[in-house]
Amino acid sequence: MLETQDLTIRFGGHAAVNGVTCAFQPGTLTSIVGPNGAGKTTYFNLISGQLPATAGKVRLNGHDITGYGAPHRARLGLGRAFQLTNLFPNLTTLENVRLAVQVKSGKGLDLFSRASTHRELTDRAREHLAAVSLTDRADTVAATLPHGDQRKLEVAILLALEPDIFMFDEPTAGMSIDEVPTVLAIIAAIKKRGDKTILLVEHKMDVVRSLSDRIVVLHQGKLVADGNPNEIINSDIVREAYLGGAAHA
Ligand SMILES: Nc1ncnc2c1ncn2[C@@H]1O[C@H](COP(=O)(O)OP(=O)(O)OP(=O)(O)O)[C@@H](O)[C@H]1O
Repeated sequence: MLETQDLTIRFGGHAAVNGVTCAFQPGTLTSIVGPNGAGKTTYFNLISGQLPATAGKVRLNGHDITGYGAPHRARLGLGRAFQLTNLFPNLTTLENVRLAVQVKSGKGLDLFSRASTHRELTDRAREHLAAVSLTDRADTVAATLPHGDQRKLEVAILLALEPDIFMFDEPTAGMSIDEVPTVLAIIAAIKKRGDKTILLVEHKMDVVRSLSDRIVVLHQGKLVADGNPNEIINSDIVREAYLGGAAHA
């Protein structure tokens, strides 16, 4: 189980995340919503280790991981989809996913590894590409992919890493309307497995409504509501004060 306790970060005098205590159970999808600047991405950064907490704790399966850097947390099973600019933009789509498969398999980059092992890794990478409908783009250099395809590649890489906790920060942002269902279907499929913890930051309330078991609302860095989707989306205080018109989408 992933937990944050009184998690806080201050930039100068401003608390972007302010005393957030929350636990996320395996087998559940929790959406984190709130207006622009509420602290959602910063909360993600504190959980994944991109930012150091000013105060409070992050715990994973009872262990305090607050002092751990992002790579250490990733090795413990925290998985976050990263923008491709942080990965290997000059490699092809397939090569990027194959590297992730290789990292997960622990086989490293051994030049003398057997050809059959190499083939296995490539086959697995191709399966992940097929899952996100990117088979046709396997040989395209990642940096030259259209934006929507880059987002799908990020998801394929995350799938290849097989984390226990999946963190998606606006996974459909910038996608054309016909691309969105592919990514939503993948998230739904991960959820269906029943053993993964999924955290989703998403502005599209129809997406949030359809996928979430639970919604947490942040406002000015604080957790202001936490409950099942119907309760939260229909609550007046959340609709009017925190989600505005977006709640009607
Ligand atoms: N590195 C930083 N330095 C200073 N202030 C920061 C930094 N990162 C975030 N902030 C501030 O923290 C607050 C929360 O930002 P954050 O990006 O987490 O909000 P958000 O809820 O993800 O917003 P959006 O929905 O627009 O993505 C904002 O006021 C932002 O300006």
